[in-house]
Amino acid sequence: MDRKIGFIGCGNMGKAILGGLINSGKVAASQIWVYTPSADKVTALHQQWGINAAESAEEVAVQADIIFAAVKPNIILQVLSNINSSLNKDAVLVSVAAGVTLDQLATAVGHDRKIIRAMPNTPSLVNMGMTSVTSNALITEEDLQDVLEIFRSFGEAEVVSEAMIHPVVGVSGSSPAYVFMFIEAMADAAVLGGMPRAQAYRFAAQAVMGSAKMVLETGQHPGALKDMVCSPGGTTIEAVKVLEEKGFRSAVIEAIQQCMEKSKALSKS
Ligand SMILES: NC(=O)C1=CN([C@@H]2O[C@H](COP(=O)(O)OP(=O)(O)OC[C@H]3O[C@@H](n4cnc5c(N)ncnc54)[C@H](OP(=O)(O)O)[C@@H]3O)[C@@H](O)[C@H]2O)C=CC1
Ligand SMILES: O=C(O)[C@@H]1CCC=N1
Repeated sequence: MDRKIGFIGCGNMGKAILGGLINSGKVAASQIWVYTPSADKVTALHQQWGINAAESAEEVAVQADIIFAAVKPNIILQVLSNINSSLNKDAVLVSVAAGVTLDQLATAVGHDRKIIRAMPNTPSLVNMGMTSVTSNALITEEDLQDVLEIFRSFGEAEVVSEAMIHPVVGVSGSSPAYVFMFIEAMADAAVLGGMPRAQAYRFAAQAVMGSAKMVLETGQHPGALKDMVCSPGGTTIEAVKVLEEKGFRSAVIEAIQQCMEKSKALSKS
């Protein structure tokens, strides 16, 4: 891709996208500009990846054709209104901020701007990201394909309507946190059973990854895949019984419902 890429804010999520993008080889580091307020962090990113260290958000706006705004939701509108006058006419602005709507973004940066609202997740860092993409009316097919290509260079990406972003946050943007908790808990149990901790993480994580791959690749219902593991009178069904007794599935559903409510509440504030 020959478009120049910018990052304003490059913390957990920005780094995941930046690392995924550079590792994919789709964009050379010399084509990327990054700004965060801590100069030492930009320098560290420059040393690690060879990207251009920008001295201000305005510099990123001037240089880049596609700009990722990866700052916290509570400051994004201010950050964008500050760079408004520095942006190129055709610049594509990609916000990853949870709960900040296309309309709010346009109010900050101008209703004549090309804007994409995306919801990625941190597994982007290891080329296994899942991202939703929602465009405003000014985004062309070429812009959309370029942004999809960027997100697909380190995982999967799908176009969704803006209303669908709340479930996306619940099931994908935030969900690595719950999956890590699940892996940690499984490993704790293995440690309880006598397994060394590092080995327990390897077994737990590989089991989660393999199970996810089975869902994606076999096309079978997760319940049917679960049934394949449960031998009659065997070990697995004992575990399944306890998980049902403890409300495992309803705990997950309620947690994600709460997450979606927060996403909706953020959009209103
Ligand atoms: N973490 C996740 O899994 C996901 C996060 N998101 C969204 O990504 C966004 C960023 O989250 P996350 O990466 O976790 O947050 P972090 O706190 O890790 O990163 C925030 C970044 O913003 C920078 N920053 C702070 N103030 C400014 C400013 N005034 N101008 C420019 N940059 C600034 C910080 O720089 P410095 O360190 O120098 O202060 C840092 O690089 C949020 O809007 C969140 O909703 C979306 C999907 C998943
Ligand atoms: O917790 C958050 O608000 C962000 C959005 C999705 C993942 N992390």
